[in-house]
Amino acid sequence: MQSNNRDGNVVRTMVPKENGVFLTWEDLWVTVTNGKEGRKSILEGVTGYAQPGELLAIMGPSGCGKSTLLDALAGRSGSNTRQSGEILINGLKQKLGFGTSAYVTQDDTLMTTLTVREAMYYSAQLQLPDSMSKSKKKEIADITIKEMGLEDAMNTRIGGPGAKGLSSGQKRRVSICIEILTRPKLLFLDEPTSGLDSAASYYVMSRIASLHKRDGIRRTIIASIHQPSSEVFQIFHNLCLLSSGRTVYFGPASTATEFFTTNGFPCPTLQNPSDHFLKTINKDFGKDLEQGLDGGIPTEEAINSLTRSYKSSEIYQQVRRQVSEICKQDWGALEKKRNHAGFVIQCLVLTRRSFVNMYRDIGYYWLRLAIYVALAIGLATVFYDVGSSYAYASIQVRGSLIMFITAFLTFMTIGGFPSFVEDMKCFQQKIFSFSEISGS
Ligand SMILES: Nc1ncnc2c1ncn2[C@@H]1O[C@H](COP(=O)(O)OP(=O)(O)OP(=O)(O)O)[C@@H](O)[C@H]1O
Repeated sequence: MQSNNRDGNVVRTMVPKENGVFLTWEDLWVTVTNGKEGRKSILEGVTGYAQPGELLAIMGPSGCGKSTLLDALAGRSGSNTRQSGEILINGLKQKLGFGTSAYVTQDDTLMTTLTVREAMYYSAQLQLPDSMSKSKKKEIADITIKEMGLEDAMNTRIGGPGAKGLSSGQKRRVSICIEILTRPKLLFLDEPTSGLDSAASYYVMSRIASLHKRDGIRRTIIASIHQPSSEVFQIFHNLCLLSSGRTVYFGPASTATEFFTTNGFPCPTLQNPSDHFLKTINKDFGKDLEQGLDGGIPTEEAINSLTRSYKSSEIYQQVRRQVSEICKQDWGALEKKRNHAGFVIQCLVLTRRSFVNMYRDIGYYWLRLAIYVALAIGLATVFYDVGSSYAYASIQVRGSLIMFITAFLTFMTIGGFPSFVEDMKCFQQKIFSFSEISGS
């Protein structure tokens, strides 16, 4: 199997059959319904691959289709999207079982009342098999927390609106920790460094890229990323540069600068290459950029020229060869579905987690309890001494009391909806982790 070393040279590496997931996509189109205008293309025939032991970065201006590409590859596309093209896992249309892949979404869906340690322990109990001892699960959770540099924040509550807790960068890291608990072989990360400062971004990305040193798994990592520092950029093996859903460049990250230089867009000395790439292909900011940067050619023209050059380049041919070579190989059967906690354990853990959440949420639990107590006192005062006879008036008053309590309790349940909506977000995020992704 061929891969690119840090100097961009093609080298042959032997990948053990049972260790690794190759993902290839060929001529992938994604369209969405766009109101009266019909359908709008978000991805226009992109081709590429991701292989074990390598980190593929998907970069491009905001709205260019990075998340859409990640979603399509991970089998998470929305119901209003349609896709065509071929996505294969190890050269086949097949399913990846639970625990083999993980997806870290752009938005952190975490329970705000839990501490980092608790969030990790609950996730470990849900995601790791029942056959594993509790202490082992805790050990894995602790190691993962340390790997992401969250040791000092272990006992800090995650926090949310109105309850300050972790910083947004720390929350990102907790989300990553939760997803890598099962040691997946295929890892999708949607903007893992958003909200992180440049040093934290570097540490997080380098830790993600070097996870295999700790667990020996040659992991396939695909990350969409906005604006990496030059140090973070060095960590990438391959780069997929998109603009308006078209591929501007796909190939070794180390030769992207050369590609831009050859096509008339040299990276200025001392400038971060990723800044240069994004500046060259960003056409979001109207007329100023339409005139081109520094009086150069208009951005639209620059993008068209780069996409044309890429399609006719040797790099593109190399990518196509690599994709067909991966598809031709016999990679053997993929690992079967890994075990996670059984139904009963899941119910118990989720119930406990929900109780902790309610107990710590003043609005959800304590405030409602206070209202119920106040109401009980109020009702007791109003309906005091309704009489103990079987008189019509006495029965009627009891009926009114029962009606009032039933109606009031029914309306009070509406107070639980905000919490239910939060739980639904966690549920939708988790449903992917517990489902299988398939090359389609
Ligand atoms: N399900 C959808 N329905 C309608 N439009 C969509 C849908 N999904 C994506 N889009 C549109 O497709 C374009 C690309 O979206 P996408 O989220 O992939 O961009 P992105 O590169 O990840 O952006 P950012 O970096 O800002 O997150 C955007 O214009 C977005 O509005």
